[in-house]
Amino acid sequence: MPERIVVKIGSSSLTSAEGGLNREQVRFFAGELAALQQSGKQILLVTSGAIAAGFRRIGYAARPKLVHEKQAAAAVGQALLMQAYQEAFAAHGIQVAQILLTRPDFSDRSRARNARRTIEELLKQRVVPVINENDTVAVNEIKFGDNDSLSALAANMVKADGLFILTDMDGLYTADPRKSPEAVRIERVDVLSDELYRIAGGAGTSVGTGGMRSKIEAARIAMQGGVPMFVGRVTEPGELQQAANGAGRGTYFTSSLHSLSAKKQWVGFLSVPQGRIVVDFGAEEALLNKGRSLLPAGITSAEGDFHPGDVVEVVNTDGRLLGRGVTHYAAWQVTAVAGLSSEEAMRRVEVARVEVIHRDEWVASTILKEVPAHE
Ligand SMILES: Nc1ncnc2c1ncn2[C@@H]1O[C@H](COP(=O)(O)OP(=O)(O)O)[C@@H](O)[C@H]1O
Ligand SMILES: N[C@@H](CCC(=O)OP(=O)(O)O)C(=O)O
Repeated sequence: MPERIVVKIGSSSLTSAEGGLNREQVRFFAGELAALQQSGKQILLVTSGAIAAGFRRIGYAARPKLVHEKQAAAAVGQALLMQAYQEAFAAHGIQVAQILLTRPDFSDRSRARNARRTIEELLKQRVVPVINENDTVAVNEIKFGDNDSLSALAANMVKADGLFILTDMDGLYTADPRKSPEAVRIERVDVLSDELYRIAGGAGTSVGTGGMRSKIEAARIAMQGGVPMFVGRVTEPGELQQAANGAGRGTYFTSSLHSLSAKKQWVGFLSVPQGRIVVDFGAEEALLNKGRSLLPAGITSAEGDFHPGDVVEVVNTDGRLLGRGVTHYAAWQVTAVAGLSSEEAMRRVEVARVEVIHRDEWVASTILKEVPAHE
């Protein structure tokens, strides 16, 4: 099997604050990716830059702030972006394909399977899939908001061997170097500590969106999927190859040894919870510290209208999120058995198994850890 690499290029590397694509940069990155492909690797590109490329063309003076204006700018800019990539890759004899995705394309299993099959076929034909968020339909909760998470989800979906996030900064520093010149680069990250979340700041320029914080969030997704990640800067010919060989200008995030199963990845990161189950302290202990399944006895109440097979959030009586899991009971069944012994519960409702959430289909909130809101 050839090595499979996902490369994400941020707006800050492709465009300027005044708007418009930097075609020289597009040509440079196409050259770097072509070299990787020629060395025998399979390449997927996740690119930002549609909004930044398009906003001037439709008469906005600066990058728009309103969602519908961003969407309009992206619709114009995406065509420009693809045209630029098509030309730039054609110079190396490489065909590109446009793939626009939103979060439901990962959370809905059949859509995800279709996307994966299309991508597999493209790679087989040595076409480079060029992925961006489908900005026209991505609003509010379905919006990725930044392409860093999108690239990590895509890398997990295709079981990539590495994710390379290219940006305007040569890695993660101990503080945002734009504000703290004394900051030093962190060469390697094995564990995503709270400290890392604290030091990673927002976007550095008016065209970038997520900053390092969204790159840490991407690292969390990639590491849990077992995909090692690099964040850094590539400006010289051959530098991407160097980064792929482990000697790039940036920060390497190793993949966790105990990566989550495909099922748990779906539960933890891709699914959309349909309701909540409130549990008592005993159940909290059982789920978080003893690796047990959730039984009816520990349940206090259910919220929402969920069905067997749906993913639900589990919270304690103070409302703290404990994790997510696949429920084997409908909401009304959970309500009917809350607080009962397993024997009594099985007498009251007809369910396939006594566990309300089985431990193999449970992901604790320590893994789900929310990233603080963007600045
Ligand atoms: N701890 C940090 N280390 C490095 N860069 C940081 C840090 N905190 C915030 N940043 C900012 O993150 C920016 C890169 O993210 P962003 O602007 O979103 O770029 P992109 O468009 O490539 O996604 C850098 O320009 C930098 O100013
Ligand atoms: N889909 C948007 C993505 C914007 C975005 O995430 O930008 P970045 O922080 O540069 O990766 C676009 O193409 O403009």
